[in-house]
Amino acid sequence: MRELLRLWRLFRPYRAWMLLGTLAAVLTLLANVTLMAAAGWFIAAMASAGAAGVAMNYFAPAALIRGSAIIRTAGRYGERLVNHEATFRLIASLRVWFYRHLEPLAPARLQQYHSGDILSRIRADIDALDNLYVRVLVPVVVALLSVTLFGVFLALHDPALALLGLVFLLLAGVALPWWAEARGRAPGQRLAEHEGALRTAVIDGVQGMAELTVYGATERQARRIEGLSEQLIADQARINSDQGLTQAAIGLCANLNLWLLLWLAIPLVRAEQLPPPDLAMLALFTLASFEAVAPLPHAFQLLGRSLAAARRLFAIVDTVPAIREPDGPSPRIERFDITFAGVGFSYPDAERPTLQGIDLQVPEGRRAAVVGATGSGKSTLFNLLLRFWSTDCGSIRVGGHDIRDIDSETLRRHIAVVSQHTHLFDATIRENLLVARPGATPLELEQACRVAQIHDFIASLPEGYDTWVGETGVRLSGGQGRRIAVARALLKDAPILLLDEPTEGLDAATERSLMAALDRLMQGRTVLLITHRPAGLDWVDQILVLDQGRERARGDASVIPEATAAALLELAPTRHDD
Ligand SMILES: Nc1ncnc2c1ncn2[C@@H]1O[C@H](COP(=O)(O)OP(=O)(O)OP(=O)(O)O)[C@@H](O)[C@H]1O
Repeated sequence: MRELLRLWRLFRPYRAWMLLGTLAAVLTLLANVTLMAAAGWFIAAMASAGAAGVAMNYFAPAALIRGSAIIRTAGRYGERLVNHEATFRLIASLRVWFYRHLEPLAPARLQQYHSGDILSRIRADIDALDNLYVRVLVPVVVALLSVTLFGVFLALHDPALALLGLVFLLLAGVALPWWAEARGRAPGQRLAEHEGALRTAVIDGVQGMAELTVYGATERQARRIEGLSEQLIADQARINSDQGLTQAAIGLCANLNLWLLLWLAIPLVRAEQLPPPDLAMLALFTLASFEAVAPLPHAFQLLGRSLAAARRLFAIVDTVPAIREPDGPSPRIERFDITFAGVGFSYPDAERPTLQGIDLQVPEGRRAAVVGATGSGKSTLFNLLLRFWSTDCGSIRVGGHDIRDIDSETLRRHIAVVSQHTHLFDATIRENLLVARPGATPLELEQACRVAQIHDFIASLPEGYDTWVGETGVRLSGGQGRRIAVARALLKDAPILLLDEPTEGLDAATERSLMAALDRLMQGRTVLLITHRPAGLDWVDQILVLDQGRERARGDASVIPEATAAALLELAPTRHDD
């Protein structure tokens, strides 16, 4: 119920559309029932007038029939138009709403979710919420309004007939949906879970196809996907068979109601308490009125699924971000020196602190390197500086301001990153570059790419800057991707530059030429370089050596020359015993 209220609040901007769509649906249904009832009455009245050889006015009923037919057609068209418009607007705004809540959670709070799971929530769960409007709320409101009107109409003819109609409508509109919902709840929940698991398995399988092929594991992955598909199909089949059963049961209710109505009404006709044409009218009216409750079993089934989807979405939306944005306005950053003072941090569930008592000062425009063995906490320092995570103790200052007082968007505007894992979007080279500066001119892109030493390569491609790079940039080599990252950083032109093992995995020649490009990029910026290789250490002013999250040694490039740093790195895995 809480979820329903929260959703209702989210639907607020679309309530006028919803009201209009619901009114159109009620009008269509009433026009259809009127059409059936009037047609029944008209045919019977014409037949009895013909048999009795008397004249009758057929203009009024014919006009009513034609009018109802027109309203029914126009109403159905209008209802679809309005409800689809409302649905698309609703889905679009729900996706934006969800994405807005997702963004501050990245990356810290999202690491517990698989990307397939998040995708599933953005797509299937939000679609399930749109079901809530078109297939749950509208049919329920339409049924409530029309069943009340039908009851009043029948009562005007005969209270017993009204009672009979209401009993069967309630049976078909409440008892059957309730039964269908209770039966469909467990398979419905499993269906949503299996859909998420299947999507995750398929994404994993496609992304890891090369590894699966190399290790001969494709068959196993295919069997896993097949198993999940079979479970999905089994639950879907059960839900579908229940839907078939309930629709058949509604048909049975309508026909039983019709038989009992005839059983009650024929004596009334015989006793001349009910005109004969009214009997035909009531019979067809009764059959048609069940159209109001026919969508309800499905609506009740979808209600459970929509609420489960809402719960899953709210679980993410309600997650508290790992960092808290400052309450007041951000201070202006006018200097770009960086200070880490007594920084300590642990990832959730980490067995030991990831960083402990880290001190580091990088004056504006100077360069520092953080070196250390794998897992010693180097990238974590960047994650903290970028405010992806928040320090547990100590502080990080930029330009003298504690970064906790700077809102993260402002802070990140001043920082450019080149890392070993540059994400390239499934778009053109140009679009991938424009991520860093959306307003950049073609000349600015070219200049950045020249400095990054990638322009000649791009120019040699048939489509140049409009070449599609493929998903995650598969159509570029590691070195080319890294150069695009350098070009992006140049375009961003931020005063602080973070380099996270930018030459990792490249051959010596590519490493040398990339380092030359990086040297141009580093000019005049405050630079923090992470590496566990000697390359680039001679370009920095100071080196901090980390060992299992603690400072192992420090000094400037002259105090810790390349050879010493390399030797320290070999020592790095040893434990601190203090
Ligand atoms: N997002 C995370 N959640 C939990 N633990 C993490 C996370 N990122 C890193 N760790 C752990 O924190 C420790 C430090 O990781 P970090 O990535 O900072 O090391 P690193 O020195 O940069 O290593 P590498 O040179 O391999 O990149 C490691 O033990 C790692 O397993």
